[in-house]
Amino acid sequence: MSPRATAALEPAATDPERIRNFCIIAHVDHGKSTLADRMLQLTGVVEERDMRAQYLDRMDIERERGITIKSQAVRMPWALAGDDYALNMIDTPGHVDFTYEVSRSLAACEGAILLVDAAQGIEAQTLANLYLALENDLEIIPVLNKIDLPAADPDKYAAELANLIGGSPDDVLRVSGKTGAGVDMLLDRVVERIPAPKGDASAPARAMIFDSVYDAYRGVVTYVRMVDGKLTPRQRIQMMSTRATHELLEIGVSSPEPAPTKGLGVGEVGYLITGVKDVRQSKVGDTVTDSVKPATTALAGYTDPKPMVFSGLYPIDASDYPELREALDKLKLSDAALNYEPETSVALGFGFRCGFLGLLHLEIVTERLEREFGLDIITTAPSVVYEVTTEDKSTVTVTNPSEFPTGKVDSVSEPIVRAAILAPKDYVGTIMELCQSRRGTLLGMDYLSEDRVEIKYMMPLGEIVFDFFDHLKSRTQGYASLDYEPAGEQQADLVKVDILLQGEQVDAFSAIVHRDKAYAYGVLMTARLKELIPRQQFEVPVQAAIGARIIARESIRAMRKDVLAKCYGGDITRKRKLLEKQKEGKKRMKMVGRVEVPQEAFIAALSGDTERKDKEK
Ligand SMILES: Nc1nc2c(ncn2[C@@H]2O[C@H](COP(=O)(O)OP(=O)(O)OP(=O)(O)O)[C@@H](O)[C@H]2O)c(=O)[nH]1
Repeated sequence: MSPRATAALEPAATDPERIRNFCIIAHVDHGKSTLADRMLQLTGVVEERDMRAQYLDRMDIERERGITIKSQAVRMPWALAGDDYALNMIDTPGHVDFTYEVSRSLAACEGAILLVDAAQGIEAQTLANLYLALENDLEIIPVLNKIDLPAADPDKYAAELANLIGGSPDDVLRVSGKTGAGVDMLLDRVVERIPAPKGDASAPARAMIFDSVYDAYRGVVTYVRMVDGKLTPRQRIQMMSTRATHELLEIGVSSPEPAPTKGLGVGEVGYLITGVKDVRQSKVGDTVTDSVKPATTALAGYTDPKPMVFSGLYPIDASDYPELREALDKLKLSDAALNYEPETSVALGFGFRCGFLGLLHLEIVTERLEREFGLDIITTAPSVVYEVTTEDKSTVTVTNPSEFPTGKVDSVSEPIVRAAILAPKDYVGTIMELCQSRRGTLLGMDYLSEDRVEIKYMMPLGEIVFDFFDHLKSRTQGYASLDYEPAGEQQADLVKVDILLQGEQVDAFSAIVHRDKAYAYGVLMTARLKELIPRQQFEVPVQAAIGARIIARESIRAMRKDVLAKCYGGDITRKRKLLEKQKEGKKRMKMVGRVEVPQEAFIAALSGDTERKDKEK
């Protein structure tokens, strides 16, 4: 703890001039959480002996994967030139799927620390977050982190940063979140550079909700940024969008453990507890006001995050279906961006079609289902949202390929994104080749420094969601970074490829693909299923089709599986046992028409890689 750490100011009565609200924005792994840890230590809000790495990443999964999913706010005391200040730091996630969380956090701040790894330089999310911060009119403090690393080249990257945001390379602070070097100077700069919050203390209370989190013991904890007026415990508050009123059971600040206070005044960042149980009642972006003396206009809100990627989630053991429903209900309490509705599949039984912000979000949800709820689940291939117009001019929104209209299709439109890829210039050729193979259109290229290039492409989202990032990383030895934002829709020559077993469609394998890639998908899936499905007592054709047209075919040859063949003796009990065992096995079989398919075969076929790996090799 530094001598500069000081006694905390009372949040209900702090002069806004003494408050600084800031966040740290950075590319994934550039060291936000580690820097935040040092700040907690230096300001004395966390005792040395209580310190653990990534203090603010509370979820186990966050700590294990080393990524931040939910943003958190912390109040820290700091003294500069004899004056005491309260610094509210809002930690933000850096991954592209969670951009919407970043933009909420930004709206609660007046300034941002732009943190860049001194051994890596500017990456795609550095840029994306910087643009978001600039859109929100935030004061930017450029900082190079990890200067303790032998590979650090602070002079080079200070110049790169200065070039990007203007100003002199000397203005770029140099710190190490690991050793703590320079962190006190950084806190001073936060006080000096970031403007104090503005608001009207005598106006009716207005607070903006920038996050709400479900806590099993306390119900929903709502994080707010006070703009005008004051909120105090036991006050009746109103949510301006729904007009719902609640009593404030507790109000306080995180420092970083929750600490109840006598209230929150202008410019403060803190939390509210009203005893509601569902995060949807405490909607992010909504304005909290006083129910007796309500404000007339709400603060500008956020747009709801829109699910971009859909996938079917099925329990491997069908009897787990009710547990899966319950688990999703519980996750939804803390993850407002998760969407789901029941669906059934011939191959997989009862499950849910879920909407996610992106692939990482999908992975995190499935991992939480497995880890926190002990469920074994299978996910179907992720799909984006297609708008299909049929010949009679009606439009259908398709999030599941098996819902693709069967009749004549007039046009199909797919979501597209503006993708920005940052990489050393030696990789430009291979990156362009990859983007081209994914139907990308080059928008332009910018040199950020002598050897770092930003390549911009317009690409179909459907081409990015599967394994694009993996391919990008492996083709560039891990040096490329990617960020993308929605850029509307485009019409494309897309078709649905069905997979048929003995003429019966297997819904879980239908896919919407570009016509040029339909054949490759058909060949791959038919070959894969031929390998995985055991022989039956009759020959089974495995076909891929577009509508009624067969584009690929394999066949599984007939074989009579005689389980009794092993029993040469006449031991009837042994025979019976074998027959019993066969019956057990059959329970786990799915019937597609007359064909018996073990559930494992479907699962193995689904978890195989997509057609592209084979094609791109
Ligand atoms: N040598 C060195 N390593 C650091 C420093 N700061 C962070 N690291 C390491 O860099 C890695 C990423 O740090 P994090 O703090 O988890 O990064 P982050 O930006 O919070 O990552 P997300 O939460 O995923 O956005 C970890 O392995 C840290 O130990 C530093 O100053 N020096």
